[in-house]
Amino acid sequence: MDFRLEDIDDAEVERRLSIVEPLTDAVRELVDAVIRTEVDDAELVAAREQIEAIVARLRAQQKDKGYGVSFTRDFTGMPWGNAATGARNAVAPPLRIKKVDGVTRADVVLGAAYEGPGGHVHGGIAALLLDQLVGETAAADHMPSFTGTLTVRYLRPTPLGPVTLEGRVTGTDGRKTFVHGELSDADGVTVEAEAIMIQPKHFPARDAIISTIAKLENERS
Ligand SMILES: CCCCC/C=C\C/C=C\C/C=C\C/C=C\CCCC(=O)SCCNC(=O)CCNC(=O)[C@H](O)C(C)(C)COP(=O)(O)OP(=O)(O)OC[C@H]1O[C@@H](n2cnc3c(N)ncnc32)[C@H](O)[C@@H]1OP(=O)(O)O
Repeated sequence: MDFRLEDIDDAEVERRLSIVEPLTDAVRELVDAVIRTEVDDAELVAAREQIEAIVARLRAQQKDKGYGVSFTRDFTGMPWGNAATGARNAVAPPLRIKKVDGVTRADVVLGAAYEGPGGHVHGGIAALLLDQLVGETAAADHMPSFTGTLTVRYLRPTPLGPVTLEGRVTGTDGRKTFVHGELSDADGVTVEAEAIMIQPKHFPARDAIISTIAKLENERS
């Protein structure tokens, strides 16, 4: 896993987001429209041709692999390909997690693209969102924790629509952080998760992160 710093400020991050987020939103709309459209077959074929033309346009310049995660000089992360939160990833609902007093929280609307049992959220999507939530709950001091074990208990089906996620740290033991996460609809908790998050023993980027933070703090003092 690489650790990359881009020498840009938060204003430049906002500028880039102002371009890509509406594009990603439009693709999300496209996904939802394809699922729910009732136009005739000729219209579906015509739409496909237009979409293929757009794909060819975007393929004119591409990264080799995934988007990766880079950081600004202020340590703002840019995980824009992330499957749960990525600003460039139309697969992501997207989840926008806020941390207040150690508790992480997110509100998100899960539409037709996240369906499992008819009219309800796919269990894998619930697990994806909870995995991201527990990851961000455990994250501290710019050091990543990986999900070692995620235990998910589905209490009742979650209807498609608005949901809330909430996570909190319940304990630590050396490199391990224990996290409890919940996904709720308006009537209460539908899915709960217990996670064992682990700061990996072998993390080649660790020294690079520590020395970069020290250097930045030095420059500012
Ligand atoms: C790249 C640059 C990044 C810079 C990041 C900077 C800032 C980041 C800030 C914020 C990040 C925000 C959000 C996070 C984003 C996304 C969240 C998504 C979360 C995920 O989606 S992440 C992907 C899925 N995840 C994996 O892909 C893990 C694959 N796996 C491994 O990478 C290793 O397997 C690892 C690291 C898990 C352990 O490796 P290790 O070598 O460090 O472990 P070791 O053997 O030393 O064990 C130490 C103690 O943990 C116990 N232990 C070991 N394994 C365990 C397990 N699986 N479950 C429960 N306990 C376990 C042992 O029993 C021992 O316990 P004890 O000490 O009590 O004996």
